[in-house]
Amino acid sequence: MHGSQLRVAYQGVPGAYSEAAAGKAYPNCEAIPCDQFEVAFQAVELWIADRAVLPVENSLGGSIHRNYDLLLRHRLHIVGEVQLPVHHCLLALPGVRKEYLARVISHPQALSQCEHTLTKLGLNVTREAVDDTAGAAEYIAANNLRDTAAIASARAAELYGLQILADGIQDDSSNVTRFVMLAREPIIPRTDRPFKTSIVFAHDKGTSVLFKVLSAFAFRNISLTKIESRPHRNRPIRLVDDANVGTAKHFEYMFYVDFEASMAEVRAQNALAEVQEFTSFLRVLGSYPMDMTPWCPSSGD
Ligand SMILES: O=C(O)C(=O)C[C@]1(C(=O)O)C=C[C@@H](O)C=C1
Repeated sequence: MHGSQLRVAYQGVPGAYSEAAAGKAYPNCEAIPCDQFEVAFQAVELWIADRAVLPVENSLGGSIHRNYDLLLRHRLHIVGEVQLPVHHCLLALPGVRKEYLARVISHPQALSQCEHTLTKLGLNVTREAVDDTAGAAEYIAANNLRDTAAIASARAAELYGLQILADGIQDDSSNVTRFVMLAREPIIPRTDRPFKTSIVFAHDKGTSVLFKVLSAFAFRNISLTKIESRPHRNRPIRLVDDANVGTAKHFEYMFYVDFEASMAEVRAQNALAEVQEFTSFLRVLGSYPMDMTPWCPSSGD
């Protein structure tokens, strides 16, 4: 997993949690900041970067839906995952006090992860979403905004010359964001360490066969760690006509499932062969080593 000389694209500016995740995934890599998630995907596709490291879910805020949609629209492969403890601080220009604040800005995920704590701190001020946490800190410093605070990391405070007004303001002290590492080529799955596999599928009969699909894993004792549904962009609605009661409009979904097995295992291969029978579309997004690093909440600062 050593990253020296690897160019790793992430969304945000220096001091963003995604930059820290890139460093955790590939120590000593060259981290390449990108404006948007899609730009990070393109950076790898165009060989400007060798890997992208992107957040997919947070223990408090939930899924980062945009990245689920982009995984499907692009052809990159998931080659690993890292879980980063996320420790948020409230940052403002030196000398600014909490009482002066009229607004708090940050990434929408960070705002949702600190929602209750902000209220408890008496900060019932406007909350505004921006592209990334460190970008919020940079914006305050660049525009000398004395009525605005950012939610970002302690490293962002250091980089952009802000003071920490409150430390550890996430609503749960064990706040963790899970990132995936993406590459142009898949890795060869192994069985000598714990692996996870991520798939996405759709089926013609709406949600009615979902139970059958999931039982392909249950019968083989394969644990699912995550299931997510997203709108089926090519066919979002299915009309079901019933002469007696009228026309129902069912929403169609893409289902994303993560399961704890390697594609090198026969039980995983058999499960997917069975899933294929029930699905109209199936893609393996990647089979990759699970992040098994011991729990260490403060290292995300
Ligand atoms: O804005 C940042 O610093 C990011 O790296 C993005 C992001 C996210 O998209 O979830 C990453 C980790 C935290 O959960 C908050 C924000």
